[in-house]
Amino acid sequence: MARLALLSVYNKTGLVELAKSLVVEFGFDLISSEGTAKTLENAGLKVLKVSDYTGFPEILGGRVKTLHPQIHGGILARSNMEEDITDLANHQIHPIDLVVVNLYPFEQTIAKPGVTMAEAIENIDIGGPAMLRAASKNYAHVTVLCDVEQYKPYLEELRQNNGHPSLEFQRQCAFKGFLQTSAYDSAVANFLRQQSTILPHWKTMGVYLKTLRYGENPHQSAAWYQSGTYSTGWSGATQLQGKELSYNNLVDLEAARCIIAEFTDPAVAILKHTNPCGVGVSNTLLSAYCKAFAADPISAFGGIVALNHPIKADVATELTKTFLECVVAPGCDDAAKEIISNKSKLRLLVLPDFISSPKEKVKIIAGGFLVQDNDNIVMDTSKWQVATEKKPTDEQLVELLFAWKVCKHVKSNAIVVANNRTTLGIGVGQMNRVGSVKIALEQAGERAQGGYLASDGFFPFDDSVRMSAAAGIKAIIQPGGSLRDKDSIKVANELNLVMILTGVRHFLH
Ligand SMILES: NC(=O)c1ncn([C@@H]2O[C@H](COP(=O)(O)O)[C@@H](O)[C@H]2O)c1NC=O
Repeated sequence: MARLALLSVYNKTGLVELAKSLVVEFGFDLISSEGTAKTLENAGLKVLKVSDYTGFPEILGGRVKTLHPQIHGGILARSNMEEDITDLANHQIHPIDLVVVNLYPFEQTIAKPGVTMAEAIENIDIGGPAMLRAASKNYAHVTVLCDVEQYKPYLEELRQNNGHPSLEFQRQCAFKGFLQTSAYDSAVANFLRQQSTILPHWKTMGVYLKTLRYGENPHQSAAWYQSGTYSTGWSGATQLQGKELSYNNLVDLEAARCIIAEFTDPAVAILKHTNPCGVGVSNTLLSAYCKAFAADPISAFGGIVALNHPIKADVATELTKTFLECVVAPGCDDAAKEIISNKSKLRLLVLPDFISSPKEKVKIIAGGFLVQDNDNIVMDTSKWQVATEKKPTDEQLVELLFAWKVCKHVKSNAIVVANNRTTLGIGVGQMNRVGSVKIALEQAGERAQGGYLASDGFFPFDDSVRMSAAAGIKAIIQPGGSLRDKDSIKVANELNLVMILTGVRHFLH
């Protein structure tokens, strides 16, 4: 037998062309599982069936095809080790030079509407990954191709190296082999996990999606991984125009998405460095955008804008009046697309499902990672307590809910000053709460008069309440839970404020 190539592929694209070159140009013999052999035979190629070689038929409806020592011995043997060569000879095993495998389409199968569990299970490839792993492990002696895209570069490599690929080429193929099997198993594990209610915090980290130009800074490399098993969230978004998305764009877009997902009325959030600089909710999307922009026009320059309703011409015209990095909405009509196309660098995305949030959040620490539930708690206003003698009106409750929802998405310590469902001042990420209060009130200025203030955590002292009242704030919403709550409530009563305690904290780091 000449050099042996084992071909066992679900996706038969490019198979015949590859096999012809292997035989004609490089003198390979071919060995294949049933379906693959049939395709090759139909193209007039001579091929040995795995079952004829091993003397063992495919069984269990294809669950066992290539899982045989004669196959795996041939893949795993080290051609430079005498003991391995002797073992092969003793058991009539021929070494295999090339393994070409692509796997059952598990992800495409589970993405099909109405797919049954049985169908999903039968599409978990077992023999294919076993061969990919074996060949990748033995890359010093075997080349492994797991993707149709590798066929041409492989043939080119053979042509340039007298029919033998370089070790570096084989190593790269092995890397791709293990990348493929780990991604495949991640998809299976995540799918099974989704079917289970008892595995809350076990998660595989995801499937590689694409390499990004760089990370948070140009010297940091970065890549995008998909954590769902199919196109959910941002991997289901369509970029209609503009420059390539960066790491920071994606981080900001996600932060913006979380804010607008809080609202059903037309809502717009403008983000900078993962914090909102302007959020507006209104009866029309145009008015919501104008409110969000007017909240802090200086910071809005170069911002990331998320809108929770489809963009039409009126909003598109406003959007193009300033420099923005990215715009995302659940839709964008043709007239709006036309208008925005004048700003050719602006990244415009359509994200059909901007509501679904991940169930968990992951943070990497040295030597491991932490997983927590996402802050997806349903806001239950019936559990809010009015702590002050002065009670809120219905209108004030609407305003307080707006400020509270935005505050949830501002980095702690977070303070939001708002009115007319528009942010007016946002205090972000200060190491003491009163520092954030000061920033938010200063930014709001005169606009704080008659306004509302939300705090993501409790007030440890009454100073924030005094400052709020002095700036003209009429009502405060905060979690409560401090040992000195009574001090804050007493001052709120003295200064004729409304204060609501939500009983829920929304730290964000
Ligand atoms: N069970 C096995 O021994 C086995 N060996 C190879 N396969 C897969 O069967 C497919 C090729 O089958 P066929 O040549 O019969 O079309 C490939 O996707 C390959 O990954 C197997 N199928 C599933 O596990």
